[in-house]
Amino acid sequence: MTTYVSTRGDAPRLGFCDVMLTGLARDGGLYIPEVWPQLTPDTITSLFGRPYWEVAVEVIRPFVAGEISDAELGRMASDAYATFRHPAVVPLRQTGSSQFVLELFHGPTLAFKDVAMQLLSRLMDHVLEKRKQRTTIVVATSGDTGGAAVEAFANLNNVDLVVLFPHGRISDVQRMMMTTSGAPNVHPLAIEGHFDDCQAIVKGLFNHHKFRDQVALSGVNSINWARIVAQVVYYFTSAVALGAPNRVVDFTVPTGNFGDIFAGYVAKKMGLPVRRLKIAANVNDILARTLKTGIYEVREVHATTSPSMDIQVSSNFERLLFEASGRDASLIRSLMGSLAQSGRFVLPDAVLAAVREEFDAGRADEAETESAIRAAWREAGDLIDPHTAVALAVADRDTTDSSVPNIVLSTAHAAKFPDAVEAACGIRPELPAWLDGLMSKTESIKIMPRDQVAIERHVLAVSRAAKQGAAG
Ligand SMILES: Cc1ncc(COP(=O)(O)O)c(C=O)c1O
Ligand SMILES: N[C@@H](CCOP(=O)(O)O)C(=O)O
Repeated sequence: MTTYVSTRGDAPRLGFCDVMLTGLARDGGLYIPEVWPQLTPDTITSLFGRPYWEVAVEVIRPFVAGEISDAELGRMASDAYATFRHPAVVPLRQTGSSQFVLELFHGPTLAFKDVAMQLLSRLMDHVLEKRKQRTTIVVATSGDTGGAAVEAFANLNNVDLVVLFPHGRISDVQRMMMTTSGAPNVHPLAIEGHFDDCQAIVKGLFNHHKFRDQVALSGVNSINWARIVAQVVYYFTSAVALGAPNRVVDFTVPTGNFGDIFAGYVAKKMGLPVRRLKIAANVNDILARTLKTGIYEVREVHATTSPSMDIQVSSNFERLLFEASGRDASLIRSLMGSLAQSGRFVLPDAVLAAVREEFDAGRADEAETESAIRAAWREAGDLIDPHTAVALAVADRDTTDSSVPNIVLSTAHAAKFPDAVEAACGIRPELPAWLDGLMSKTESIKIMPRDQVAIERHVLAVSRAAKQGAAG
């Protein structure tokens, strides 16, 4: 059995299904596999040309380690990716002599989060149903995770979903996707704060053990290992399409909470020949600063046109530090203690060197982001979203070596951010036809302070009402 350990070294070892339902480890850390599963070059070669869901089964199977049968995993993956509007699920387009764009936004909520969330909801529902359990999910979002979670978990019998998003700091389309489902088990809360406040509250809820047990708390942020693992799949499909395992590739990833790019690191650990993983940040550039100086220091969050990356405390960086430190849980406890106390920590030299061995980092400011949107439209007739634009701006700056293909992850559809796209290139992207009517639906929304106690009370009330409803 593949077992999972916490980055803070003081939580029970768990198997896949328990890790998926547990969310944050009980010691405040993040779960990670004890050993990295390997895919042989022959297995990687065999992924070429296969349907996306089949590749998903091959990549995810070793992490599940028999806890869910291949047949069940295959059925869930096939159903999950049937919700995507592109036959390739995540098509790869060539945009330059050695540049490729991986379109991850053809799912129901037009962002890469659908890739993992559509599968995760099926996996969680399957396990909850088998165990005859119900759970309360509290998710923090800077705009996209929340919408994907609402779409994936709405109306499921065994789940209540509470979504915390930063009030007034997301796009209208993102908000409407979270507030108009009408599903009785979905509870969107607009928090008077920014994403980091929402994420801190979610982690605070997990760290309040009595509360987490009372409501059977689960998480579907990238805290949840199953989210990361489902995101590993497209690193394989895209690299294999370009010749892996016989050809090495780079990836440039628009980065906020570090989940997506960490999935690329996992793919590399599993045997995919990845040369560099390039972090692309907006002006909330804590990771770019950390790679440059070795000092991880939280600063004020700036609102940008790429709001989903308006993040300072980059949750999954903890997983990377665990790896880069040779899995030194006591070092991680000390760094995270320092972060909680003073908003900063200094990376030991060896850890910084290990991070730099795999990752590069760059940032694009608002003018560069706008200019990348304009250039994509004028030069190629492509409407790109601001998050993708951040990644392209960073990728285009690095022209040192064009011998290795660079795959730039395109994480959202332009129509999720129509104001920013129109301001940059004069064209207002239209929502796809299947979302006609979204913007005129009735919203249900509650505004709340960034107060963990108040949120706990609210979640408890949600959970009690749901239990009573289920019993009656
Ligand atoms: C559109 C978009 N791009 C990029 C990111 C950054 O991804 P990650 O938080 O996994 O680094 C996000 C948020 O997660 C997003 O919603
Ligand atoms: N950008 C995300 C932030 C949460 O990230 P997650 O990967 O941890 O869920 C969002 O759009 O909500």
